[in-house]
Formats: sequence, structure tokens, C-alpha cells
Amino acid sequence: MNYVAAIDQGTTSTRCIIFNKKGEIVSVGQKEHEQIFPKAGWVEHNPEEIRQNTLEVVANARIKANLSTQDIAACGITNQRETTMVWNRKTGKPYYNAIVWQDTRVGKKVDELEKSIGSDWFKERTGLPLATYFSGLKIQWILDNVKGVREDAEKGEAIFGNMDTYTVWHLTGGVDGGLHLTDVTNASRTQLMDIKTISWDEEILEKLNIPLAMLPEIMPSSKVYGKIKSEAMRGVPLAGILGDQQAALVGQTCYKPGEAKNTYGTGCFMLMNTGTEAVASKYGLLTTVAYQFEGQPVHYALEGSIAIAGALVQWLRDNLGIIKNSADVQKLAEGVNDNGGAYFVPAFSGLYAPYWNNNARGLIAGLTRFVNKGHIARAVLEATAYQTRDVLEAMQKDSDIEIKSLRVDGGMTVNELLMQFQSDIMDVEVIRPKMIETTALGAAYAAGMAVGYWKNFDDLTANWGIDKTWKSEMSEELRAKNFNGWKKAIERSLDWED
Ligand SMILES: Nc1ncnc2c1ncn2[C@@H]1O[C@H](COP(=O)(O)OP(=O)(O)O)[C@@H](O)[C@H]1O
Ligand SMILES: O=P(O)(O)OC[C@H](O)CO
Repeated sequence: MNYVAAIDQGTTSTRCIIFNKKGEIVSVGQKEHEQIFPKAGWVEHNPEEIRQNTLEVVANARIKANLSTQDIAACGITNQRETTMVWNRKTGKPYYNAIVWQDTRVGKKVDELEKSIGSDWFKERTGLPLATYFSGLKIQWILDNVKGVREDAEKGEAIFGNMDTYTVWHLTGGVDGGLHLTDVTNASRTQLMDIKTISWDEEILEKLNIPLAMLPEIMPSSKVYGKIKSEAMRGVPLAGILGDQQAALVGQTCYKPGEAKNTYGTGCFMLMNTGTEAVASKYGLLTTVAYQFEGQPVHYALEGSIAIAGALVQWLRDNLGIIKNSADVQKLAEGVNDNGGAYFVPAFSGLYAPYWNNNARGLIAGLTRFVNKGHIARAVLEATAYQTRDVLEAMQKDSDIEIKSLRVDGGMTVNELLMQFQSDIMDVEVIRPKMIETTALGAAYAAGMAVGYWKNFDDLTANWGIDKTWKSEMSEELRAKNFNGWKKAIERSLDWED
């Protein structure tokens, strides 16, 4: 039993990574899936495609490393959070595509609930403000708009799950007794869980008209839940589940209160461990569960969620065709000295933290005839850095902790121009660890700890090491001028939709 595996079911792709005891990658299987945009603001995934990709990448990772299932001590799961599925437990058939976290179709509902109940009512109970982002209203949309689901849900036949729950259910037998469960971190993103009692909130379920019978059982993030039955990893204990951003926090070994990380993927998410206390945010952050290891108390985090980060680079590639690969954005941006006065606010799904403005929409501001595609590429990268500074400021105010250095990870952190600008615009040291696949690593840690492959948090912390550090090289005056331009652009994007 020399290895631990992790399945990372992300927004753009599904990966399976096999790690050794030092937390090093032994093998990777990866496959992208289709992004479906049926209407403006709607984003869906095909669950069947994801299910098949999962089995394929698991088999690939194992076969590439020439390992048998006996070599794998445990498997963990991490996933894009909030993305919502409802399927039939007798047939395994989904009633509708997975509604992705970025989808804004429930915008009107959010406005209605804001008027009738108020965002604070939800925030006090769940740690989350009213927004299109979370699962609860997405479940309600499926119940109200897809024929027959409500009836089946009342009978306990139509069941809900985020991608963790859907994956676990299939891996542990599906229609033949698949486990219907989730972990505390994923449950904390549904807006249906009481953040203090860690149980489904029946008053919220009543207000949203969601039957309790369709919800999964809430479990710790690190625990042996059962054994995998699918051939690709038959017999391996399934022993860890974490939402992907919480997994990155665990992978970055941020186990002490005050320790924080920022993950740059499709979106960008900064989480700070706040220990066993659920700190309520006054400055636009979420209160969320960080992790729970079996037999230990729940640990909480403050989170600043940014919906669009790497997704903007993809938009440049897929919608405008200015670049061929995501990596080309750096070369294009390096061809110019600065943004030429252009600012890009990527409010494609409204704006998340710290603004929570569902009706914001994207814009490029400050254009003149001087601006060329190099400046736009720079504005695209800078948008992620500016949004991160907004979140960092909120984090410092909410936690009363001055953040002097920030641990980063995720696909975008290979972009060194972005990392330098990030440090410049925040005047904070940016630290990239040797391992930037921290999401999968966190899920592997959760699973490995549950079966005793790693014995304690010190074992995990010992695996962490620095690859590169960036320090600010920007003058105070220029930093202030640049950030002021960003704030003006943000003002203009707010409440664009009526
Ligand atoms: N060199 C690069 N510069 C900027 N962005 C990049 C670069 N390489 C990849 N990305 C972006 O990073 C994202 C992929 O990161 P990843 O951590 O795999 O995301 P996710 O887990 O959300 O699928 C994509 O949105 C892609 O556009
Ligand atoms: O798939 P990622 O890495 O973009 O993460 C998505 C988040 O979990 C959404 O909350």
C-alpha cells in the first residue's frame, strides 16, 4: 500500500492523481468535458459525460503508473462545489443536466427572496448571502421546472447531490446500493445547512419547498465511507471528500487559524482558516466549513470567492480567438509595458466577493485607439489580481490579521507575469509551493489520514516546500493609481442588468 489516489472533478476537467507519501505526483489521468451554454447566463455539464470521464481517468492514472488496486491505500474525492444534480436512485438517470455553480438562471428568485426574506436571514444561518451561486435555488429550479421530479423527490426516489455525492454514489454501486452522502464542506455550500449545528436547516427547506428526503447524509471530510465497487479501483477504501477550495487549503497545509491560501483556476478562491470558530463576515466574505477530520471538531474558514479568473483567459481563447492556448496570454501581455489604461471587469456571472452584485455584467473600460490586444491580454490577467486585492482587503478587515504573505496554487500560477503583478498590486509576498496541484493533494491527505497512511498533521506539513516567492516591485504611487482605475471600472459594472 504505497500510494493514495485522489479524484478531482473540476469545472473544466476531471483528473485522477496518484501520490506517494511525500505528497509527490506519481501519475495523472485527465479529461476535459464540454461546457454547455444553452442561454445567456446558463452553464451546464452533461453528468453522463463526467461519470464516464471519471472512470476513464481513474483507470488511466493507475495503469500509467503500472499499479494494481492493491497498491492504493485509499482514494479521496474533491470537486467543483455547488454544481447541482438531481437523479433517480432506482434508474440512476439524471432528471436534468448538472447546473454549474456559475449559472445565473435563478437571478430573479434571488431578487424576490431578497425583498421577501432578506439576504441576512440566510447569511446568519448558513454563512452565505443570497446569490445565484449556491445549490439550494438550483435544486428548487429543477423541482419547479422539470416534470415529475417533485413527485419523485417526495417519495425519496429523486435525490440531490453535488458532484462529490454523484461520484460517490456511482463509485459505490449506483443503483445497487450506492452511498448517498456528502461531506461537511460541500454541504456548507448548498445554503441549506445550518453552519453551526452542521445539519440540514428544516426552516430553509420549508421556505424553498425542498423535500428533506432528497438530501444526502452529511459526513466528516476524512473518514472511511465504504469501498469502491467500480472496476477501475475495486476494493479501494473511499476515505475523503472535500470541496475543491477546502481541499486546496488542506493541501497547502493551512491548519492553523490565520493561515490562508489563494487558488487560481476557472475562478479564484481565497480561504483563511479561522479554527473552530465560525466567524461572521462584515465585509462581503463567506463563512464556510474548512474541513472536519473524523473524531475532531469542525474547522471553519472565511472565503473570498471570485467567479471568473482563468475562465477569462479561456474566453479570450474561445470567444475572441486572440490566443490559441491559455499559456499564450503571458507572451501577448509581455509585449506591452502596462494595460494602456484598459481595465477588464469580468462580471460574467455577476460579481461575487466582496460585492455580491448579481446584476453586475462584464465590461472593458478605459479604451482609446492606443489600446491593442497586448493591453487587453494584460487587462485580462490584471483582472484576477485586482479581484484578489479586493478579497484580501476584506479578509484583513474581517479577521483583523494583516496578511504579509499569501500561499498560491492552481493552473494560473504558472503565469509569472500575473504572480509578479499580484504581489505588486497588493504589496504582499506571493509564495508558490513546489506542488501546485494542492486540490487533489488535499483530498489525498484527507483519505490517507483516514486509513493511517499519514499519521498526523505534522506528516503533512513536512511535505510542503517553496518553489518561488515574488515581492512587490511597484511604487506606492503607481499602485494607488492603478487600483483607483480598477475601482472606477467596478463602479460602472454594478447593477448593469435591470
Ligand atoms: N499560462 C497561463 N496563464 C494564465 N492562465 C492560465 C495559464 N494556464 C492555464 N490557465 C488557466 O487556468 C485555468 C485552469 O486551471 P485549473 O487549476 O486546472 O482550473 P480548474 O480546476 O478550475 O479546472 C484555466 O482557466 C486556464 O485558462
Ligand atoms: O473547479 P474550480 O477549481 O474552478 O472550482 C470551482 C469552485 O469550487 C466553485 O465554488
